Amino acid sequence: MAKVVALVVAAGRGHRMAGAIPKQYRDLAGRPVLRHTLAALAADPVISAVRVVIHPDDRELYDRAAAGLGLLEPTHGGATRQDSVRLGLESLADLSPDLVLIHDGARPFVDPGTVGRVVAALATQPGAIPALPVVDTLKRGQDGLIGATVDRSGLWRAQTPQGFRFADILAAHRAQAGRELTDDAAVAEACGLSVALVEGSEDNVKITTNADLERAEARFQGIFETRMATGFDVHRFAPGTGLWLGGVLVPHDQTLEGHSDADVALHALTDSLLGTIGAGDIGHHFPPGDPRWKGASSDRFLAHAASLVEAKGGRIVHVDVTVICERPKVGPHRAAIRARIAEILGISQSRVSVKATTTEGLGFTGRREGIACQAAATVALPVG
Ligand SMILES: Nc1ccn([C@@H]2O[C@H](COP(=O)(O)OP(=O)(O)OP(=O)(O)O)[C@@H](O)[C@H]2O)c(=O)n1
Ligand SMILES: C[C@](O)(CO)[C@H](O)COP(=O)(O)O
Repeated sequence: MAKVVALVVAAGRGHRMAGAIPKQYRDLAGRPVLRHTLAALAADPVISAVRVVIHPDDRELYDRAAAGLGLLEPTHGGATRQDSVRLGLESLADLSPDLVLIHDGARPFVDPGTVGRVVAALATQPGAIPALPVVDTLKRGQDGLIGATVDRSGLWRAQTPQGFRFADILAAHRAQAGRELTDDAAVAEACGLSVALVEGSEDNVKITTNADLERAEARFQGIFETRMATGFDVHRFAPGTGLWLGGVLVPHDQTLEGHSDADVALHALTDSLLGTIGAGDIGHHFPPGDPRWKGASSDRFLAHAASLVEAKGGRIVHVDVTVICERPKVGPHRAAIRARIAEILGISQSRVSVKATTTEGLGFTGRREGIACQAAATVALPVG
């Protein structure tokens, strides 16, 4: 399968939308615009890695927007979009992707269908872009009057992600450096590469003005529904000197054995989040037989489930974890576990609850054979 990397340009200053911070970091439904973009791409199964091109002044804003998504280290952009793309492509040369999808950080509604159509077209063409046909009648203005009516037949509105065979577009950007071309298809065209037009999406708008941001915000208003789901997991004790619980290494005279690092709390929580979007369970996404997950930190499973919720435009409202065991005592670690879960999910600690109970000596937890955990997650998801 082709190795597909997404390159997201987010180094612009957003001059057409004056504000205290650049538009890609402005708030959209409780999160930075860029967070929506990155969460959608990071969750897309076709894409193996995401690199973002940022302005050197924006590092802190970026770190907050990208937290927990497992992206490549960002790189610095240049004075124009074209410069930023070229610098981003240069930074990917060591990774040698087969295909690169170049996307505007300011297009937060990118969807898997559009990504899939672009990638599919690259099987037969060196370049492909999503676009929509122009439907309005076009006028050329002259001194406030109509100078001419422009024939709209064959005219398209270009969107991103724009996909290319990596070596071709890197060479094209090097050759066209210093010109002022507004998209990567124009860079490719200037080098004689053919670029396919595939169907874009009316929702895949670029946030350019304050009005665009208001319209984007309106899409989120009043169209949410609340979903709640539970998760449950058990792991047995084995000889050892400590165990992972809620992303925290807890000293104990035994360990837990099982899938990955056997973090029973993060596994139950991951399943509860997956349940809110009907996305199966942890074993479906990370099969226990796959050697990649042997001993793996469960942080990544939880982060993945959260990114799937985000990719659907969802927000985690609250999570609640109940650890069931006689020992170890959870109380001394409760604050650290709560903080770690909040960090992995990118939500405030006030939205995370961690509780513990014994079973009064009854059953397998009472006999100290293992730990059970149940979790509940509540998310707000766009309707439809
Ligand atoms: N020097 C630049 C200019 C633009 N971009 C990125 O390219 C995308 C599309 O550009 P545009 O919408 O024009 O963004 P800005 O340049 O920030 O906006 P403006 O033209 O209003 O200043 C944005 O995600 C933007 O951050 C970039 O990475 N580097
Ligand atoms: C790449 C782009 O999003 C395609 O529509 C566009 O060209 C970005 O630049 P603009 O200056 O905001 O038009």
